[in-house]
Amino acid sequence: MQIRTCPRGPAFPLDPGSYKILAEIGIGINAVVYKAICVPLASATVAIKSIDLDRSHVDLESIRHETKMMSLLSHHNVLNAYTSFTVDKRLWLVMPFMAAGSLRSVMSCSFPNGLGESCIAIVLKDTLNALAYIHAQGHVHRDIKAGNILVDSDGTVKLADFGVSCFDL
Ligand SMILES: Nc1ncnc2c1ncn2[C@@H]1O[C@H](COP(=O)(O)OP(=O)(O)OP(=O)(O)O)[C@@H](O)[C@H]1O
Repeated sequence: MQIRTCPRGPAFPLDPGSYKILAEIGIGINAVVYKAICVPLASATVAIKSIDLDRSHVDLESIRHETKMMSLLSHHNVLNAYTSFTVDKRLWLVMPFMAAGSLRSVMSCSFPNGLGESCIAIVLKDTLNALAYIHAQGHVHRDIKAGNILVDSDGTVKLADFGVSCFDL
């Protein structure tokens, strides 16, 4: 499965040798997420979600769906994919690196007593902007949670993880 996704930006290479893994930054149910650099693109920092295609409970259709969704949606508050390709029995999804990680980890590390009202207002506004956009495209996310809201170093908020989203019929 090879999908070149970011038609407006630079062409991200489709071979694993072009990427240098720097650190593991997250583990999901069926994937490991790495911080990496893309060497041919001036060592641009990226996140690579490496999905195990062999794990019995991984539904190939939902992986295809997540990849397609991430390639078709284009909004400041929606995490898109630069590109994706298979590496042995894993699918690598190359995407923007969100330096502060998920809202869940931001809250547990830095705000154990909860976010302040102004922070909540900003995160909610950006998340609702993302939702309004994907609803206008005819999709429903169906898994809104702090772990799927990613934050960049400048405070940019992006909604991620379209594995269980669906079309609004
Ligand atoms: N683009 C990214 N930039 C920075 N960190 C990321 C990025 N994508 C994911 N992460 C980190 O990796 C973790 C795991 O992400 P992943 O999407 O695999 O699983 P999850 O959404 O946490 O869990 P689940 O498997 O239930 O969907 C996230 O919680 C987040 O901390």
